[in-house]
Amino acid sequence: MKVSIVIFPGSNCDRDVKWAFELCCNADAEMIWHAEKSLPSDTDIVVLPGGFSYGDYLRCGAMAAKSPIMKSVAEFAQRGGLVIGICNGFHILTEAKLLPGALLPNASTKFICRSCQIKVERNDTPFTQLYEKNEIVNFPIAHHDGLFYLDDDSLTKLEESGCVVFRYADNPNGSLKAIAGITNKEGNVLGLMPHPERVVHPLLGGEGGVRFFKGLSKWVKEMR
Ligand SMILES: NC(=O)CC[C@H](N)C(=O)O
Repeated sequence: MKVSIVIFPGSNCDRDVKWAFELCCNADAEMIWHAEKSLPSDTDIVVLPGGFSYGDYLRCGAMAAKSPIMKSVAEFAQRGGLVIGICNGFHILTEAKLLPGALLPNASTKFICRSCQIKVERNDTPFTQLYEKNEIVNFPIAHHDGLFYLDDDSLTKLEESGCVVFRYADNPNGSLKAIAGITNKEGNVLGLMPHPERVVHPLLGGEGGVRFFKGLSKWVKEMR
């Protein structure tokens, strides 16, 4: 399985994601600089990792969304390729309009960095197939701008079309409907604020994220 991990100026979870994919599913994970114009042709999954792209200036992810590589990422997504945006990657996906909504400053206006209970609302996705439906997993969060926001009508449509995949058990940031992760309508683009790559080994304090990566590997194998 080939994973292309895009590095933007200010990304800081890129190596964690690479390590998680290598550890959990022996994937071939390649770093791609944001200024590149194309993705490796054998890419199975694109990851936009967490961090502080462009120092979070303007809005989190706003400048990264205009990077040269993002045109190829959008085309890859249009062809049905799997795209995952974690935390700052989720910001970038909303700014690039590959996912609906926006992520506003946390209700507390504080940066929150801690473990968090997350409910897996759907397990019929490429990202969650090894979890039980409604299972509670512990994924850490580490963000300042994590309040998921969408206007009322679009939020109703998002819920009705089953695009909410992860929900906070305790809603630490005031997200509407406690939404922690969503997909696009087609189900191949995922954005989530929690960090599964930070819980893939007991030394990291948990292994709740292992099935996220293993599930993706299984999905890709079965699709070939
Ligand atoms: N861990 C992250 O990706 C953080 C995202 C962003 N810099 C924020 O603070 O909200």
